[in-house]
Amino acid sequence: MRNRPAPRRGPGKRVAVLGAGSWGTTFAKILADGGADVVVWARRPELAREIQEAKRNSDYLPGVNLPVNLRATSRLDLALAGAEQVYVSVPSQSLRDNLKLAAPHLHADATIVSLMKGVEKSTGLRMSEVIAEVLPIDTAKVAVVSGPNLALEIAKEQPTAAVVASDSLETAQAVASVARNRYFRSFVNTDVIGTEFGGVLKNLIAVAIGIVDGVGYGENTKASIITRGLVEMTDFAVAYGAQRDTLAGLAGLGDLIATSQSPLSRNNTAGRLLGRGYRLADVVKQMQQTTEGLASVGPILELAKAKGVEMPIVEQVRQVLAGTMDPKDIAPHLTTDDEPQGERTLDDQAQGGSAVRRALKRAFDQLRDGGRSARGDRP
Ligand SMILES: NC(=O)C1=CN([C@@H]2O[C@H](COP(=O)(O)OP(=O)(O)OC[C@H]3O[C@@H](n4cnc5c(N)ncnc54)[C@H](O)[C@@H]3O)[C@@H](O)[C@H]2O)C=CC1
Ligand SMILES: O=C(CO)COP(=O)(O)O
Repeated sequence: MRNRPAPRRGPGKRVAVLGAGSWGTTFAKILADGGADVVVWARRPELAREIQEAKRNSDYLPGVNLPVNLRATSRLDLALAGAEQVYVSVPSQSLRDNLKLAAPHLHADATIVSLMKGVEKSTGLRMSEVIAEVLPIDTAKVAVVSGPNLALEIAKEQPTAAVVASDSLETAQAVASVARNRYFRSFVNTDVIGTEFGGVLKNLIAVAIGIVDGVGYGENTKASIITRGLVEMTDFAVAYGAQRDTLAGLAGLGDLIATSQSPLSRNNTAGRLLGRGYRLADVVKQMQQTTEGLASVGPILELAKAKGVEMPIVEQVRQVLAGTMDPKDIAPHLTTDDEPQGERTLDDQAQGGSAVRRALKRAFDQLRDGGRSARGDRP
């Protein structure tokens, strides 16, 4: 489908992006290219200066020219002054502290949008839950964005889609209409839990894929882990109240495919290094960017245990990270069940019809619709 120019919508909405790493800067570009009046907050003054003056972020997005209308500052108060929407893209483990710093400067009616894909290690909370815990905010004013969104590809303006979820459809639509331009399309839904957990869980499966890649296994092993991994992701997310369809959409399967296959993925890269025999401490030293999956494994397995959800692939990732499993042994559960088991697929799990069939029908409907409306990632 050909891209359309962004619709004209008058003077741009004033928005802020907190965090000027690869995703924060890329998202700021998405918003600015869509016509919003964007100020990005960088913790380091030299990075803020580079974005503001040279329109570059050479550490995180080498070779990318940023829009001339994108502004940057290292002053949180200036970034947040008058911002109606605040997009947050800091490492998940730093969200709570950063929110406390931001709170006094937030506009009373501001919508807070999480772009992050981790859980808080000490509490197991999703990012939208941390936001609701720290700020005096109605959850109807909180949204999350997720999907197959490798930052550098989008910064190079390769056509991409994402999902914006909020308890309030109106809020999701308001965010989606700003986070949209000629190369980036946002769909909406109201399944915050599924959308958020999709992003967190695919990181763990991407680490597993990286490990088997590093060991030297081929496509069959990787496809087996992607497919079984999606079942684990779905079982987990549904146990916590997600809609099954969400995991078959952009925020689940879509992101899993992108992250599992791309050398741009930090989670996949970390896994590959582990598979080649590096120890976790060395991998962490080598990873210069945020690798959320490494911190999420523990809390996700705790949460899985609390609901009685089995996650054999994620459990094996934990063991490889802990150094108690040889990476080349990571896939035995694919072959060593004593009793043959039926393969439960997403189709089998879906109630009242096929999730995949419904997802395909939606995709065709949207193609027919020509992208006129920002409709849901699921009905
Ligand atoms: N890079 C990507 O392709 C995508 C990343 N995400 C998510 O976005 C979130 C941010 O990731 P990236 O931008 O990729 O990470 P990054 O490592 O590229 O950048 C993180 C930024 O946060 C800053 N930072 C580090 N500690 C901080 C603290 N305590 N307080 C404030 N800032 C701090 C760093 O200096 C850096 O500018 C993660 O949750 C990630 O899962 C989501 C979609 C795509
Ligand atoms: O979330 C991402 C793509 O959707 C980025 O993945 P990584 O954090 O593994 O780089």
